[in-house]
Order: sequence, then structure tokens, then C-alpha cells
Amino acid sequence: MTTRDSQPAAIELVALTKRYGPGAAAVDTIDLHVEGGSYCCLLGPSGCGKSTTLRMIAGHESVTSGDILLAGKNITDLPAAARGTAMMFQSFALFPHLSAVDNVAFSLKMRGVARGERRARAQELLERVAMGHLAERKPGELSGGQQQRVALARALITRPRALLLDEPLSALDPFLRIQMRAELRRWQQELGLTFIHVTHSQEEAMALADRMVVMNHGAIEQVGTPWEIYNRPASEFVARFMGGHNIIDTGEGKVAVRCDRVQILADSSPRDATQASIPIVVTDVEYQGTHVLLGLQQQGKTLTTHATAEFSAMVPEAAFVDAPFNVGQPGVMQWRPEQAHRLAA
Ligand SMILES: Nc1ncnc2c1ncn2[C@@H]1O[C@H](COP(=O)(O)OP(=O)(O)OP(=O)(O)O)[C@@H](O)[C@H]1O
Repeated sequence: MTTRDSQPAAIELVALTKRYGPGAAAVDTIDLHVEGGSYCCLLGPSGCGKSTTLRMIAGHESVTSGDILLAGKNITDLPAAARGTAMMFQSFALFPHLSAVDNVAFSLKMRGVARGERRARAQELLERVAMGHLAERKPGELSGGQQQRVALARALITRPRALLLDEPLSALDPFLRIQMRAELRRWQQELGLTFIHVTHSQEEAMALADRMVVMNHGAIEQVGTPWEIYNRPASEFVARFMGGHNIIDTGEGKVAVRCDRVQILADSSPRDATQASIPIVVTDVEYQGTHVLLGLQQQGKTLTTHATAEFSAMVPEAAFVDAPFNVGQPGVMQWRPEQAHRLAA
């Protein structure tokens, strides 16, 4: 897949809004620029508006107000088939009674392309996703990963300038999901197309995206590279949603400190006065292979029955073996001031 059939196109959302009813907007006046040829992941908790955003870009959902531009052209009111976008769905949505090649050729049939030509183009695309030898099989005779490749070929047959993917990996088992994730990334790079991928998985977005867009309640909380989102969360919501951070109220505002950047010392250990610290009690000890995850509670605070630990510390396995901790043990959580990232109020 080295030849490029179509030019990647930038996508621009301008004050894009969707209201399904009189309540809060599902998507509320969002502005976003997605660079042509980049891999963008829309991420957020259930109901935050990411699928609605994707469906509006695809033309499968009407827009209440605002604009969608593809390569500078306003496509807001164009029908889905005329936009230059293609969509790939969670369940792949393949027709069970059609062979792989007929599934891929289907949208050309709808456009009136002659049978010989559409089958030849479909076969060529199947070859490109290493599925040429299985072209006559029906979806039920293919593995999940193979079905995904057929779904990709089907999405590419109309030569889209942007591919929109709605939870494309969530129907796969965890092992295959990681394998197909790598394939998606490789395809995107080889095709050089703009990909917008909706997921609720932080890990998936971090693994795939050039740029991540974190959404909450119909609004964009933060846009950035995976590194920026993880290391410089803009808000408490982003830090909590991404996980791996302790949110600490310093009295002068909240800060986020990564769980692998705090150090846990036994009560008897000498303190380092240059570091910030909180007295803690260990509430959980979880072995996770390369590291041990300690659940921690600030000393003097009582856990409510439903609460999990207030803080977490990721201790490398070797360090834990040298200085183990037990549940109930008091100690100190400390961190260097430069590891504390201030959160917006
Ligand atoms: N067809 C619809 N009619 C009415 N409300 C809808 C419709 N589709 C979505 N909504 C509402 O709009 C909001 C955003 O939904 P959306 O599906 O975009 O969220 P999401 O982030 O993709 O969630 P999920 O991860 O669960 O798919 C939710 O409150 C949802 O209930």
C-alpha cells in the first residue's frame, strides 16, 4: 500500500453543535482542526458526544448549527456519499450473505459502476490488505481481524480523503485488538489519509493518535499529542480520565503528579526536605508484574465503604522487593516539586 489513491484532507469543525432535544446539547459549539494525513482520536466517557461528532462529519447526523469543512470546502449540508469521507463501524457492518469481494464492491454497485470494473477494484483493494486469497469467503467464514481488513477495504473503495472510524476495535478480543491496532496505524501511515477514530479507551488513543481530543459533556476539554495529554493534563477531568495521576490539593490549588513519579518511604526512613510530601497509610498492594501498585490513603482520613484508595503509587518490582510495604503500614508519599503539574481550577 504505497501508492496513494487520494489526497489527505484537513478537517475543520467550526462552532459545531448538535441538539437532539430541549436539554443540554450533545455537542456544544466545538472548534477543531484536524491536519490532513494525521491520525486523530476522539476520546471521552460514554455520552460525551464523540460518536455524534463523528456522525455529523460523516453526514449520518444532521447539524444543529456550525460548519464542517473538508480541505477548505464546506460539506455541512452535503449527503454522506458526496463528502469525500468514509466510515468504518464497530461491528464492521459487513453483509453476511455477500462474499468479501462483493462486500467491498457494494458501494460501487450503488453508484452504478459495471460489475467487472467494481469487482476488479474490490479485488485490488483486498490484495492491498492481504485478503486477496479470501475474496470469495463470506464474513462468517473469516476471523475478526480478517473481517476488519475487509471492512477497511470496503471503506476505502470510494477513495475517501478522510476515514472515520467508530470504535473499530471494540468487537475484537483483547489480544486481537492490540494486533489490529498496530495494523490500523500502519495502514494510516501507508495510505497517508486523515483518520478520525472514536474510542473510549485511553490506551488505544495513546497508542494510535498523532493528536488526541478529549471530550466531556459535549465540549472539548483538551487537544494535544498523547505526551501532552498525559503529562500536561489541562484539567482535573482530563487527569482523572486518563488515569495514572494523583490529584493532590496543595491548599493553593490542585496539582497532578504521575503515580510513577511519587516515592513511598517507610515512616522510619529519613525525609528529603526538598520534596513535597503527605503522610499516608497503605490500603492496597497489587502485584502487576513489572511493578507493584500501592493504594494509599492520607493519614487521618477515613475511607468511606465504597471508596477505593485516594492515591496510588507505582513502584518498580525490584524497588518493592528491596523495600516491601504491607497493607496498613504508615509511611510518606513524596514527590519532587517539578513533578507536580498545576491543574486549572
Ligand atoms: N439519536 C439520538 N437521540 C437523542 N439523543 C441522542 C441520540 N444519540 C445520542 N444522543 C445523546 O447525545 C449524547 C451524546 O451521545 P454520543 O453517542 O455522541 O456519545 P458518545 O460519547 O459517543 O457515547 P458512547 O461512548 O456511549 O457511544 C448522549 O447524551 C446521548 O444520550
